[in-house]
Amino acid sequence: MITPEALDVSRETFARLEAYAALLEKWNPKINLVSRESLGDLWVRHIQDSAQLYALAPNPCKIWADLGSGGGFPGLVIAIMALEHGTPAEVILVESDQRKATFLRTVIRELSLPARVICDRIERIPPLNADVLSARALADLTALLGFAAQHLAPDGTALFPKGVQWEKELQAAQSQWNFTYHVDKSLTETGPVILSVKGVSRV
Ligand SMILES: C[S@@+](CC[C@H](N)C(=O)[O-])C[C@H]1O[C@@H](n2cnc3c(N)ncnc32)[C@H](O)[C@@H]1O
Repeated sequence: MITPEALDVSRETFARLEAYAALLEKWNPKINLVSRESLGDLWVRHIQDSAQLYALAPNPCKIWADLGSGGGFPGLVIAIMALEHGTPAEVILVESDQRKATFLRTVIRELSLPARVICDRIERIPPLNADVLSARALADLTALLGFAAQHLAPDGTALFPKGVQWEKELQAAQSQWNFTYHVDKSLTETGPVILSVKGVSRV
């Protein structure tokens, strides 16, 4: 079992993460928020994997938008950490699936999190002008940069966890988008990385 120290969070934040995990385990059989096989490793595969993004974001920041939040990774984990630190001021979770959006709203309400849900498609909503944009397991980098061009503030940072094929995705994306990037190795797995991206514009 993972500890508050391993996640670098207080006992209060850890207790909120436990409450979130309990809700997720309760809802998962009905709406498949995470795969059944990864549920056994929820704390490392999903919670710690999401929590590591927090330290890579500019601090303080106002709006953090998480696209395709699903069961709340990383958006709800970030909102739980924001409750303790006061930053980001607001997390916006964009999720087009009604049942998942209902789950996200339930966790937000039960834990009084500084977050809200937009239940719609990313492509259809007005620009979010986010200081930080995250998207985990949503699309390839070329598509994600299109979302960043739409929803990131001019000086904002996008954080994209990527698997072992990240260099190939980067090469493909560079033929369509201009951007600067920084690579951090994932703390939870060997091979995957987190790309921090800024200054996205069309080639
Ligand atoms: C593979 S899941 C990943 C969920 C979560 N980010 C995670 O890492 O566990 C992708 C989620 O994005 C949502 N999604 C996919 N395309 C979307 C779009 N265009 N607009 C809004 N949500 C979308 C899906 O409904 C799904 O819940």
